[in-house]
Amino acid sequence: MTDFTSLPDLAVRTLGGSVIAASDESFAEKENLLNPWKPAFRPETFGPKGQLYDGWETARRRTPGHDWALIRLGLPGQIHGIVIDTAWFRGNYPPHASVEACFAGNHPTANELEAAHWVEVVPTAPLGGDAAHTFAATDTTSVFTHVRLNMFPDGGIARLRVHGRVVPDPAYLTGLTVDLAALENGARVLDCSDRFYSSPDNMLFPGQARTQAEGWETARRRDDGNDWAEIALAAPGTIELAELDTTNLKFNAPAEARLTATTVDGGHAVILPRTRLRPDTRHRFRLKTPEVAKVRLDIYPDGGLARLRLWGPLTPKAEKDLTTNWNTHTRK
Ligand SMILES: NC(=O)NC(NC(N)=O)C(=O)[O-]
Repeated sequence: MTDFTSLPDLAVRTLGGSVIAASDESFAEKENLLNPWKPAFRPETFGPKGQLYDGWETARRRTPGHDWALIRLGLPGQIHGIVIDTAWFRGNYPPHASVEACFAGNHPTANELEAAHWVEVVPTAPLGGDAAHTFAATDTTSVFTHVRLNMFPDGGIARLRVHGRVVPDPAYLTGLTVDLAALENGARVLDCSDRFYSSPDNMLFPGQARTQAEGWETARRRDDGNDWAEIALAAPGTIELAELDTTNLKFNAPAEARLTATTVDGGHAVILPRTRLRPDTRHRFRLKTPEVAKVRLDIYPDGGLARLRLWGPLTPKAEKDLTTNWNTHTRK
């Protein structure tokens, strides 16, 4: 089984995920489920409602039934696996949980989602306390927009991670100039030299990096090599503007960077020659490229980047392929 946890978390708050409803959140807020950071805990920190938890925690049920939370994914996509993390919930974790998923367009309300076609992607499974449980999804081809986390009967879950591949809605890409390297458009990191401090996926996140941790940062190199990352574009396109952003990298920005493209016919072309970079700076370069499918970013010698943006239109064939893929895998 491939390690699905290296795929982006489609539900994380920083990609736009939202917990839109829950049966109960008496002890701790449902929104905590999607926090991007590792669950934190301070023992003996009691508020007016009990011990404070960095997770979702319901009351002890005194009636039949079970608790649930409804989550809108930040990005539509194919779910490869799910992590249900009961970190710090030791005497109050739910003994069982399951996850369902559905596809729904037009920004539905929680009530409207009841009528959607729900598919069980993680059948009911036992949970332990204070542990991250990983489950391969039972449907990895359908595109989903929402998930429902069920816990039986009640208790606390710190995090829900929904790892998968982004499948973009072509309506927001075709005929437009788009960021071909944006995760939200379906771009992804294929490989990299180093992810010591943070993942290169971070370079492809929306918006600006608020801190160094929200970008890609590598360890200090002690050899003659250089760090690199290889990115599959959202779909093949021609790149007209590249943005290499070193914001927040003040004493660890790379000295130089280069971009090499893999073209749609498998050739290679340097599209940005080795170019000087400055710390804490958004650099922009106008480019003229052939039809590109993948890009390799080399940074010299190490450091990282806050963001990488590659703006341009899709090729006519990519527009058609994206539309076919979307229509094949979405259930209207
Ligand atoms: N000490 C606890 O954690 N108790 C409980 N939960 C909170 N948040 O206080 C409980 O009853 O499940």
